[in-house]
Amino acid sequence: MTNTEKVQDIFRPLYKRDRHLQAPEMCAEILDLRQAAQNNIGPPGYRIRVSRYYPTDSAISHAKSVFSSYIESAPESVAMKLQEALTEELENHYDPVQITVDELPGLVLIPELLPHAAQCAAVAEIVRDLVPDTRHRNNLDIHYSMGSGLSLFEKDKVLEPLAEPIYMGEDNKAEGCMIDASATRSELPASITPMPIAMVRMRKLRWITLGGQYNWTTKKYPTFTRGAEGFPEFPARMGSLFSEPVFPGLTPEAAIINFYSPGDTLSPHRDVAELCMADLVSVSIGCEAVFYAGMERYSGQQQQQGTEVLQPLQMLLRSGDAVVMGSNSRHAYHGVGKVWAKTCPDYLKSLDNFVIGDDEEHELWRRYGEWMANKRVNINVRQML
Ligand SMILES: O=C(O)CCC(=O)C(=O)O
Ligand SMILES: [Fe+2]
Repeated sequence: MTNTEKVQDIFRPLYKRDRHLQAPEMCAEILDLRQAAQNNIGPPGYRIRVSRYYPTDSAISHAKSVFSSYIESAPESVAMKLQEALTEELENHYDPVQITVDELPGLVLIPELLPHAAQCAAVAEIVRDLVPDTRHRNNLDIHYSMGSGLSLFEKDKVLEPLAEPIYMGEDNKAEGCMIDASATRSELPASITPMPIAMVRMRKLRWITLGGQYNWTTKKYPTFTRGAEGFPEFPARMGSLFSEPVFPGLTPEAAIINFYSPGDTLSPHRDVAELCMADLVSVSIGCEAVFYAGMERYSGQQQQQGTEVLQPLQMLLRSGDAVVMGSNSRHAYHGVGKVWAKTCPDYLKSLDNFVIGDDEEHELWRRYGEWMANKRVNINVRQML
């Protein structure tokens, strides 16, 4: 049996179990980060440790000012109320903890890292600025014309197929993609027909790429030359959330923003296309999901490549939670088994509560909230060089 088959065998029962799991709380093997942060207890077979995430008070106040500047540059119609919400949230309490797991060295789980108001602003940045920017590729643009940019909330819009699909390179079946992640992520129909924007918004848009344009077909970056066409600068505003002091030691150069609807999964894989071993950082916004992470047996000194893959740790990720995969777990196998409908927090579902302005703006933010009610958005950031 190859290593890939072994890994597949280990993950498959988890996907199967969770597909029908009504609520994550019903499974004792799924680590609830918020509960664990309180009681220091991991799932059976794992030893967890809980400590403060930010090392100093000055790091916390620096992080608070990063969130505040991030919101300052949110759209004018919401900036003021979001800033008020942020101030209240941070004044009350902001001192996140980190959870580490003895069996998965290098994995750091940080429940509630991203404040609610920053999550709201991030959703807006994604739908208003990042998705429509044609420098950022998405899973549909090899088959559909993006025109002057994908505008998810434009009424009555229809995406037209391209005359010729864009050639994306041979699939080299890179190691680490067991069930082809690119296929499950794009879910394109066999024949390409015009697609109403509502369908794109509700289900079909699965990812966009920022900065270095990771190619899901070849499982490679097209270039490692900064500033080249396939490696534009990382969007500065989003980048501020993924740098010091929130994520020390990371220079954001590439990201995949994944969009999940209930029923979507992400097959187990390893992210190994980057040239450096800097942390991979992942922040989730919206509905709850179960995330699996497993790695080869850790001997205490070195990961033994090609040896036994341990039973993956299974954890519940909620809106605002972050996962850092660094050092020994940087190349761990991981995947998403289930996204639970109706688990999106209220502050995201009612984004229009933050609007000061005319009816049109209210209506637009109401629709963003309605969209989030059934979405999980995962921002997955990497350093390439
Ligand atoms: O959605 C997630 O939590 C993980 C996404 C992921 O692993 C990836 O984009 O490579
Ligand atoms: Fe990944």
